[in-house]
Amino acid sequence: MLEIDRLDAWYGPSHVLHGLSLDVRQGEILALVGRNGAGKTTTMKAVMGLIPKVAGSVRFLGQDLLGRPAHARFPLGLAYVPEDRRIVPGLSVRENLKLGLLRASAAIKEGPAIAEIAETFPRLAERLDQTAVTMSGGEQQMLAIARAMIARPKLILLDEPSEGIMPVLVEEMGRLFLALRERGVTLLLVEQNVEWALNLADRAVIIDQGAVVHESSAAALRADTEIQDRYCAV
Ligand SMILES: Nc1ncnc2c1ncn2[C@@H]1O[C@H](COP(=O)(O)OP(=O)(O)OP(=O)(O)O)[C@@H](O)[C@H]1O
Repeated sequence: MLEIDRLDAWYGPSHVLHGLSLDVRQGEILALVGRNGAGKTTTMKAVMGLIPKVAGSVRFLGQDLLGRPAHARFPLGLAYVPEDRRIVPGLSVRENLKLGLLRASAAIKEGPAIAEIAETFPRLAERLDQTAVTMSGGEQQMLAIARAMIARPKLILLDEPSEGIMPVLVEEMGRLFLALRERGVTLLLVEQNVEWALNLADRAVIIDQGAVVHESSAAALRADTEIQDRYCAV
């Protein structure tokens, strides 16, 4: 579904991805793990068109992405939930959700998108008119995920969604991700919480120093504590 082939990326003179190749398959949850600074966020940003200097190939559903500006990638069915969430603090929950509809098709915009998303996220349904800044970090993360989902993407890239969130919400988020997969949505999940991610994921890829060093089923990596210690220990 998403094919990343020999991807290189730079921040100015600093060369941070080195020929990185990985595939995300339709309908799976793929966990992307590795130490701080390994290149996980950069990989997601490169897919979304947020790194100015890249080389290699990234294809989504057979279409070339690197030749398109960032704004032309979302309508292909991609969504991105960045680590800092990008919630607009002064807007209400409803207004933040509407931002997710800006790039949606006319059919979705005119349909009951907010009501539908509220059904999936009861915590948000209770707070639609509350200002986003008054919500907990976990609730804001849920809002960021809901906003990404509202345009019904086929693939969602999630950057450390469990970070700094209380355990009860992390569990709720895990159930949500499995339900999304049931609905046919594909997820690329970058996580520092390796144990949680491997319990949810179908497959796992480890990145180290800007390249893929391990690829297996999530279950195989869960059982391989030596590789986990070598590449994922903080
Ligand atoms: N804006 C930037 N300018 C220069 N270097 C950067 C920038 N952002 C990241 N880097 C560097 O690029 C490398 C990869 O960083 P990246 O954020 O992709 O790693 P990561 O695996 O997502 O780690 P983390 O879990 O810390 O976010 C690191 O060496 C980092 O210092």
